[in-house]
Amino acid sequence: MHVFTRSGVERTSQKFHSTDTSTVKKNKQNKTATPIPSRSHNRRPLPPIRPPSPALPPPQPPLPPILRSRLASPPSASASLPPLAVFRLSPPSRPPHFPTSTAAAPIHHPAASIHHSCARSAGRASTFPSKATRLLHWWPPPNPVAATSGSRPCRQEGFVRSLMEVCAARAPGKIILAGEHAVVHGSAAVAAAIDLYTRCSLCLMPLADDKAAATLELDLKDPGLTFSWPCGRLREVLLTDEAAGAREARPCSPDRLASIARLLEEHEIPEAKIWLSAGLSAFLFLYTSILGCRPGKVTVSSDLPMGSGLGSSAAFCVSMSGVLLTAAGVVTAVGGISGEGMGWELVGKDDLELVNRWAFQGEKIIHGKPSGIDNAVSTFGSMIKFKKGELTNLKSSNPVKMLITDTRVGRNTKALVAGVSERASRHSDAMASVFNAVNSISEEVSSIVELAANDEIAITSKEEKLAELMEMNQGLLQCMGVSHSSIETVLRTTLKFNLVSKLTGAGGGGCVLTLIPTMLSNLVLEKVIAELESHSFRCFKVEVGGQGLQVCQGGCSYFNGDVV
Ligand SMILES: Nc1ncnc2c1ncn2[C@@H]1O[C@H](COP(=O)(O)OP(=O)(O)O)[C@@H](O)[C@H]1O
Ligand SMILES: C[C@@](O)(CCOP(=O)(O)O)CC(=O)O
Repeated sequence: MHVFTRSGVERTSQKFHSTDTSTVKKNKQNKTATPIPSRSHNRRPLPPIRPPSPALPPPQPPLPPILRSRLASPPSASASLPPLAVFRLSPPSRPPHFPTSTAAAPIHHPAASIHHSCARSAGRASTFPSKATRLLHWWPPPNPVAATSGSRPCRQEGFVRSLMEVCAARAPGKIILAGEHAVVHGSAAVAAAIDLYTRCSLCLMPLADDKAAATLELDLKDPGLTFSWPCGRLREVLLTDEAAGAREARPCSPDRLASIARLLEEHEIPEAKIWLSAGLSAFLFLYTSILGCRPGKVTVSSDLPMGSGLGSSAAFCVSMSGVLLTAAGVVTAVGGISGEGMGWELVGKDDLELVNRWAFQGEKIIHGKPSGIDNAVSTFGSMIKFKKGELTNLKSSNPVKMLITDTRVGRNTKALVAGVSERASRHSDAMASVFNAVNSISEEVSSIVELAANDEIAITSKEEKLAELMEMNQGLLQCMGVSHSSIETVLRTTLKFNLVSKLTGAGGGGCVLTLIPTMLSNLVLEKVIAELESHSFRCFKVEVGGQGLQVCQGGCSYFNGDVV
């Protein structure tokens, strides 16, 4: 067992500003729920589940291509062996996947611009020159320090080569086995990284002679939107030019958040995509805090469904912090990942701690009051126990198979977390007991996953204990008011096959985990998946417990589209 030190987790909550409209919108789903059948015959049915209180369900974006390939039953596939989530504590062997670029139609605004694109359609002509053209165009580098720094980015803090510079980072999503929500209130939780990633690439532009023409551009491949801000406008509104030092992660002050909100208001984000504004605020905060208002282009693409409980916001903040800190020269790669051969490199522990602290500041903008577990597991990878900011690395001795079902019901983590806190303030004693019970469950789960089971009987007994704990945790999540009729449908469906499920992440829709016993036949599993999919849910596989943040410093020639 390996223990990391406290990872940049502050427990102060932060007031969110007006650009996140999640609080002004009502959950129109009005889903009603029915009690789930009991596993044991003489157990009383559970009480009906209320739909989660103030969650804003963002429209579900199209399924990322990598997930399409992980679907248990791809649309055209015949009944083949259904893939599962498998806890495997080795780095995933699958090469990174990069979605294709998109076509864009700009909408102009005097100060800022936004381009809408049809995500995942083919073939946008890149606005960036090829590597060869860039070298011709910008060589020799105008800065003498850059000229002597070789082909690698300069490693001096606070200094970024003025040559057009490219680097990239990727960070994984996560599942939570036990303890979501309660972890925000100080209980332990157990989570593991999954091999679905968010990738950020950064192309730093030369500091143009014509400062008026310099822009900061953000290309979000998943929603299919490109945003751009003139650097002059950023300086004017944020009253800053230089980054104030990337080595210390600072919180976003209410004044700065209000300034960022003004910058976003100039964009007229489409109503249907307004849920993006929290991520945009986090981006502007992280970029301008770490690199100042210098011109650049950031491209983000992700395998993760957004707002489904798989930690897309944390993966966004971790990969963003990773790429910005790498460009700032304060985070350095320490070596390649065996077997991958794609240029992704690992990052040392101290650098990871710094990335984690910055990412946590970004998460606070998106979530309001995150526990820090999502950014921690996305940064450090593996399977972890997390309690009050302290992270313990868990070594899973046997593979544990989980089926992930995405209910495709969109929801908003910030609203759900706030709803649980409100319930906790209304019923403080009762909720303290709930959180305490979840803490015991997480502690027990973390011990059980580390137990070595050497024969079928021991494996079955271990899995039964895990299943029982998951079932108890789900019951307590229902007490917190974060289940949903779609989640209850998954529970009912899997229970028919004597399988146990629990929601993962914030709940209110999103994803559900189902424990698949080692001895379960593939035939039964196929039936479970078929029945889940008959409700229009998506079932897919992931590998669990892999690497956290990885970076690529310069020469990211494989990075699709804009950065070659
Ligand atoms: N790839 C991405 N591109 C743009 N924004 C993203 C991306 N991934 C996450 N986000 C931001 O994070 C939000 C989702 O966070 P959240 O509601 O916590 O769900 P999740 O469970 O997926 O973390 C989105 O609304 C968006 O603001
Ligand atoms: C509900 C919570 O425990 C996990 C949220 O996960 P997600 O954003 O739904 O992936 C919140 C937190 O720990 O910050």
